[in-house]
Amino acid sequence: MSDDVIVADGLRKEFVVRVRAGRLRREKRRVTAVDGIDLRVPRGEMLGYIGPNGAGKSTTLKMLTGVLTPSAGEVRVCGLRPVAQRTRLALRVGVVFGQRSQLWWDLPLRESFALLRHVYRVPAAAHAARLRRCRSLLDLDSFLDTPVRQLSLGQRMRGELTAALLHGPEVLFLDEPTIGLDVVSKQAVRGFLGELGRAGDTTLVLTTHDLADIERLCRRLVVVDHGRVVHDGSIAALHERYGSRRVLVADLEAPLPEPPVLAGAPLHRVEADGRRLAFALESASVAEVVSALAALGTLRDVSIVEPDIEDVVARLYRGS
Ligand SMILES: Nc1ncnc2c1ncn2[C@@H]1O[C@H](COP(=O)(O)OP(=O)(O)OP(=O)(O)O)[C@@H](O)[C@H]1O
Repeated sequence: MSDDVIVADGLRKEFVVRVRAGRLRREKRRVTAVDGIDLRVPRGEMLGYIGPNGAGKSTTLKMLTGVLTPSAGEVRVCGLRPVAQRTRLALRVGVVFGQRSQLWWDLPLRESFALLRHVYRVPAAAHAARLRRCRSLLDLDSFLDTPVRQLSLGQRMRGELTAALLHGPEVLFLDEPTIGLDVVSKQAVRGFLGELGRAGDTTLVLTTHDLADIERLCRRLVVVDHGRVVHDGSIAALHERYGSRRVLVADLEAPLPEPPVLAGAPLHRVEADGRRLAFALESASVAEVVSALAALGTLRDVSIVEPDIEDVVARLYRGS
């Protein structure tokens, strides 16, 4: 039996919207939000699901969690049909959607957690152990007794993550978990998710516009645009596909009389009045470039810049 916890075949979602067509007339128009997505996610994988605004990410997550009925296609999560078996599915997945909260607005966080234990019928010992772990990893203690409505966005998000995990879900769906968070909360959330990933028993599907989240957490990246998958693979594979190169930046004591031509490392940028040269590392190695430069002038410093994921993803969005 396959151990894919998420299986989607030909998943589609169309919305019918009414748009103005003249002063009084309104016309029906079909919007295809998800246009035939195939996806298989093995147990324990951390998957980044990204795409530009309106690409269909949230709609996909809503179909995977049983909030929306697909217009066509097949979907199974933990072997269940999300819409038809939504209650059973809720016991096996955790969901954090930026705009919606699982917490009780007027209650202290601690009491929301206690209520959730009853909602999900979690044995007391298991609940206590999970809560203890979240309290320490997400640093909850200083605001555990604060009513949710008084929490900062970052504190609330840490509370939401805990709420989504207290029943021990196999799959966690996160829609923009770090959006709008300050640096400290962002680090806390990323650190926590990284820890979850290393433990290896929770499958994670993460949508985000912050590519640093993906770089830190996800080995696999699915990029969607106009409701279709335009890339499915590692970040390294994406760089490979778009020919991203590492760049060697060399600081020289004095500018060279003319721009050097190095085999396998085209000159990429010239800065600081010619004292700083950047070369794209195509087929040449770092050692080859350094020794070629050392023969031409006096080197003060050399650094290597890794390819930028923002850059390559922007190219991918433009291309698709
Ligand atoms: N309930 C709805 N009714 C009509 N159209 C909708 C509805 N929900 C989404 N859409 C449309 O479907 C498309 C995909 O929307 P979706 O929210 O899934 O995109 P997204 O990738 O999550 O975008 P973002 O990054 O902006 O959150 C958009 O064109 C959107 O306007």
